[in-house]
Amino acid sequence: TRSTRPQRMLKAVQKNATKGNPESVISAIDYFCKHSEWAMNVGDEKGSILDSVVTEVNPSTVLELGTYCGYSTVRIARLLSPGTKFITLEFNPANVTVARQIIAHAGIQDKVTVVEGSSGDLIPQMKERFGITTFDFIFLDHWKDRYLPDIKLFEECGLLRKGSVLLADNVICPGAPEYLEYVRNSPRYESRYYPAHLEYTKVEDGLEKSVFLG
Ligand SMILES: O=C(NCCCCc1cc2ccncc2s1)c1cc(-c2ccc(F)cc2)cc(O)c1O
Ligand SMILES: [Mg+2]
Repeated sequence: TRSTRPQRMLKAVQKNATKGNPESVISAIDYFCKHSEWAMNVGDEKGSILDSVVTEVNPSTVLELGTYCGYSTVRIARLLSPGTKFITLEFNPANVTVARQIIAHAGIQDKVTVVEGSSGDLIPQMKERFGITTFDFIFLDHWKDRYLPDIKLFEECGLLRKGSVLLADNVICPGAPEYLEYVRNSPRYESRYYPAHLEYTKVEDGLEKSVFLG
């Protein structure tokens, strides 16, 4: 039967990227998406903004919602200090399988735990299953209508501390209007918008960085 786009992306990584070299995996995926098939990775333009925020925060605990094929997982993991606890959630089991292989090709499999499941179910389990008390950095890149309910879930579960940084992809395209309204109007967050474009296109998009004030 016909392969899937994530499977074709994995093949391109295995063919064109150097094993153990995260930068070459990132470049191989960007090349595939620019020259072969568009895919919903955060991409190189927004990826550079992600890099700068991760570097600035230098987190000890990280959560990514929406692994997809592991592109942003590799971008984040390659910047983390040894001993950082990094968890990424993906609901689609086929994507989990591809992501684990792309992460392994990059050689950063020991830096991250890929967990299959949905955020609504897994966020309340972070403490008991992974021994995490609070997250220093959270990257939201999953269902856009889950951004708002999940940030409220983080608050309810006590998973944010004064200074926790949340970075949300796609706040313009496909868009997360209710989430934007919440973080920009809540006195509990200091929010800033980073304008960019939808990955591999000229369509307007951007990232929203929100710092929890406690
Ligand atoms: O849907 C997007 N991303 C989420 C996929 C949903 C995967 C999930 C992971 C997970 C983990 C835990 N709990 C629940 C979930 S649900 C997405 C879509 C576009 C796009 C933009 C323009 C288009 F024309 C067509 C697509 C661009 C992007 O950068 C995206 O991130
Ligand atoms: Mg995205």
